[in-house]
Amino acid sequence: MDLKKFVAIVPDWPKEGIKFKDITPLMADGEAYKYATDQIVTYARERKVDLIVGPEARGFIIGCPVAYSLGVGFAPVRKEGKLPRETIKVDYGLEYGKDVLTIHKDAIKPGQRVLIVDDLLATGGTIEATIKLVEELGGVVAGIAFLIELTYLEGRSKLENYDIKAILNY
Ligand SMILES: O=P(O)(O)OC[C@H]1O[C@H](OP(=O)(O)OP(=O)(O)O)[C@H](O)[C@@H]1O
Ligand SMILES: Nc1ncnc2[nH]cnc12
Repeated sequence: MDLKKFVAIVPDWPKEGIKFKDITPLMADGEAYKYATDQIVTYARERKVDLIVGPEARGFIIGCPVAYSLGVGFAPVRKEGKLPRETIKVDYGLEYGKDVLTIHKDAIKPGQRVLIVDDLLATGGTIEATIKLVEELGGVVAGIAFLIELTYLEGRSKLENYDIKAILNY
């Protein structure tokens, strides 16, 4: 299936110069959404993962159906002030801004094999921050999966020591 048909490219959003990849048409098509999810599920099985971790908000959209399909848990990484119990946090920058990401302190058991899932790899700032949170809690990053990789931003160069799967390249 040609999944690129279901990704809308929006110029100059949210800032001038950004070519925003909008995945909502893909989410709206049941067959395309399932096809994309199933490819990440296959990768997750190969990597023998115990837990899915995904950053807010689009990491939930891609990661939660993967967790459901595998029958493993999902731990949310959220922007500061959203998680109600004790958290650890990290500052980070992304293609069009900067922010703080947090995770509950008890979200990961030491030694758990974690698959980090997000919709898109751009500069890699979000995923680098997510890796820091997972590893600080003693999780083992068994793999990282994206629906989309923007290869022209070279985010992958920040992730040299990790196993990466991307379904679509731009
Ligand atoms: O590789 P990077 O340069 O870090 O950019 C990628 C991140 O940017 C987007 O999230 P955003 O923070 O816009 O949040 P959202 O999912 O809530 O829209 C996207 O969903 C990735 O998480
Ligand atoms: N170009 C882009 N399109 C969609 N989401 C993004 N997150 C960071 N850069 C992005």
